[in-house]
Amino acid sequence: MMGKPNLVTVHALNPMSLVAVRGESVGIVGRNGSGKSTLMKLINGQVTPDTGAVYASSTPIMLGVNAALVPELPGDHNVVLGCLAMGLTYDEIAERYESIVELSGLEKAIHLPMRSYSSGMSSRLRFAIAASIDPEILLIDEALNTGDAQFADRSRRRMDELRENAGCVFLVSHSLETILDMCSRVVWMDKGDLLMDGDPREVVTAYKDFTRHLSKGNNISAEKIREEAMLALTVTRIRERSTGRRSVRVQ
Ligand SMILES: Nc1ncnc2c1ncn2[C@@H]1O[C@H](COP(=O)(O)OP(=O)(O)OP(=O)(O)O)[C@@H](O)[C@H]1O
Repeated sequence: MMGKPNLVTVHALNPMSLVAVRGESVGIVGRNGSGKSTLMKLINGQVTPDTGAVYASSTPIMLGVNAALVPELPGDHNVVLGCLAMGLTYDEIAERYESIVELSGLEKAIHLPMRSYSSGMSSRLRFAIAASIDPEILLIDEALNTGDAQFADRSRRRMDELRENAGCVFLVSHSLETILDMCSRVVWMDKGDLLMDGDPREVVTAYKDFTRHLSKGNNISAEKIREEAMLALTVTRIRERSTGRRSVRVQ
């Protein structure tokens, strides 16, 4: 039978307001499908919101996923392509080429076509390319979990440098240890709602409590934690920098 395809509208994010200021490192936690990646894509302009807007003092750069690379070309050609796509000049690429290849850890494989790489190898190359610029607003979506232990160590060092140089960092990770280690503020999302926004330990503890109850099947207790978190949200006052950190779900 012919007919219209079944289209389903998914509201990945409910209305919310979030203000981050220079010097903050904002961690984003939440269950699978809670809207973390969608929020990051909104911030860097990969998707546009149905309503509302995103304001930024400079273009936010998503680390590791946005380089448009060509599988048929060797890694070294893709380094040039990826860097050009990020707006670097040929001189700047030449300056950074060696350190990109070193960070990727691909050694001689850098001359092989990317289609011959394992998924870990191509993620490493994407990360190394993306990490070669120092953005003012940096978005990291699980990029830390890329590659093997040796690469994780190298990428962590580069990430530390990037965080030091960036004005503001957003980090999505399921590793709560990483979040606590790196973030000065944590946002907890669930089913498209922003539930909590504040001190990393406080937010991570509430989130852990919530998931513990859920994994034990205590759905009512988990729901109570969720409701309490939402009720505790306070209104954003964007003009006052000191209170601009608080976020609120728009009614
Ligand atoms: N391209 C898409 N088409 C349809 N639904 C989508 C699409 N991208 C995301 N969604 C839906 O939007 C919701 C939020 O997804 P999102 O990827 O932002 O979650 P997440 O918190 O990053 O999840 P995870 O922790 O699993 O990465 C989910 O219900 C998901 O199914």
